[in-house]
Amino acid sequence: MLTELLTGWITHQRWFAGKGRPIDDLTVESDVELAHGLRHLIISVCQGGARDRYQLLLGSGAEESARFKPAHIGDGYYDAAYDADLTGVLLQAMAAGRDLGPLRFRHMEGTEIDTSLRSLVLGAEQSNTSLVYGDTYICKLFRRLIAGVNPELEIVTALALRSDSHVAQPYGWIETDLDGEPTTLAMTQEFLSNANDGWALALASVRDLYASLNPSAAEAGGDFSAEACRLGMATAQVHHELAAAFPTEVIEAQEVKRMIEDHRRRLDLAIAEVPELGEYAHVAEEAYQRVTDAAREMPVQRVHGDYHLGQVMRTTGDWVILDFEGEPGQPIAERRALSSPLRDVAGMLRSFDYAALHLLTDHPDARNLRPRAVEWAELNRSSFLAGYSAGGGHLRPEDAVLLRALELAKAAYEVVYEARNRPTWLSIPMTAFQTER
Ligand SMILES: Nc1ncnc2c1ncn2[C@@H]1O[C@H](COP(=O)(O)OP(=O)(O)O)[C@@H](O)[C@H]1O
Ligand SMILES: O=P(O)(O)O[C@H]1O[C@H](CO)[C@@H](O[C@H]2O[C@H](CO)[C@@H](O)[C@H](O)[C@H]2O)[C@H](O)[C@H]1O
Repeated sequence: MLTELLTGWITHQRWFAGKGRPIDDLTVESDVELAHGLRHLIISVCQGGARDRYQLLLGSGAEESARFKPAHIGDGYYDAAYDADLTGVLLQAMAAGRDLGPLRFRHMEGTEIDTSLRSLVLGAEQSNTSLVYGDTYICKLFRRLIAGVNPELEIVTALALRSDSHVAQPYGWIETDLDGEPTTLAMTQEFLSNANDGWALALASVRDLYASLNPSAAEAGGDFSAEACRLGMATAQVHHELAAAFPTEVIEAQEVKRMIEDHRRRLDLAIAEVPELGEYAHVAEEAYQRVTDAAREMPVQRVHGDYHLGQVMRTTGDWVILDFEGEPGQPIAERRALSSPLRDVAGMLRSFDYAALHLLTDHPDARNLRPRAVEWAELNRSSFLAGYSAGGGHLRPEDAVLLRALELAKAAYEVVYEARNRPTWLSIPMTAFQTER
């Protein structure tokens, strides 16, 4: 039976958020035929009283299923995101503005979509699945569905309308109604075919640095600081545009204290899930307390919400920022809530630590390389901050306390993320609690 096959299959998918917990029930909530041999499913998964929804393009046919082995679900069914003979239907339906059952396919006013292009699934490790059409479009299928308009669509559309050069041009989207709310299922954007992602560039720089430590190396490599500075400037400019496109507020000190209480609650939840974090709870607690003690008014606005080096791409012109959907899995209202832009700054600072440390997790010479890795992180963190200020970002000396607290809050989130998805990386965010700053 299809639901049984899906129950076995889904637990192995990178984007499945309920790993490690048994599935009590899986039902198909919506089943729409998009083309011959291609169905769009919304499945509902119950685990311990909580229900999550996911979407799937379901292909069928014994021959095709055999052809798409990695996407094999069983019994002639397969994940048709991998079948370029079928995925053209998505572009065609968006271009035509079609309604197929409860699914609405739409394109941005004034844009033309080339429907002749064939797709490939992007190989990156992701929370979602992205189809790249030719070298022109990328269509991101949001896997775990949360009722509401995805902030990614909302923000990219608003910034593109303001001609912000730091976002990729949006082309179209797919939506349906979930719990009575229009809900984004997918979004198609310009594919930046000549760009490199920030994570890859940063890692290349760290690798160069390690190579240059070898006495036979010809030159000292590893300088990423000019790029980190430019990224800081681009970040400040995007924050400026977000503040112009969406409402902003200044919250009272009392509200700042409530925000810190919320971080305390999240820290407790993180410790419940990853008990070894408990040993360092006092480090976060002290940082949180310092914010509470010095609480003052704080400007808030729409932000990126899950900002890191994997979310930025360097084109020949400048940095472009991707994936404004916030932390995957949080309710939409929370992801749309106004926050301090320093949350994004803190996210990127964490990412420099990640880039510096990740190659050391299984490096035979880790002990000797660690001090240089730390230097690399410090240099790029300060260059990013300098660029952020130079680009007009608001960063005052007294913000250091808030920034430190937000970094540790992000690190607590990462501890849970790594424990669930990449346990061998767990030591990276744990290091944040062991580093004096
Ligand atoms: N518009 C784009 N052009 C080129 N590559 C992209 C684009 N959008 C995403 N990517 C690539 O896909 C990766 C993951 O994209 P992202 O939007 O962050 O998805 P997820 O939410 O699943 O992490 C990025 O790191 C980048 O390499
Ligand atoms: O899938 P998303 O990109 O929306 O974000 C999730 O996955 C990220 C990892 O892919 C995770 O980011 C963490 O690892 C990155 C390196 O892979 C590092 O650059 C980030 O600083 C670190 O937070 C992100 O937290 C998670 O939400």
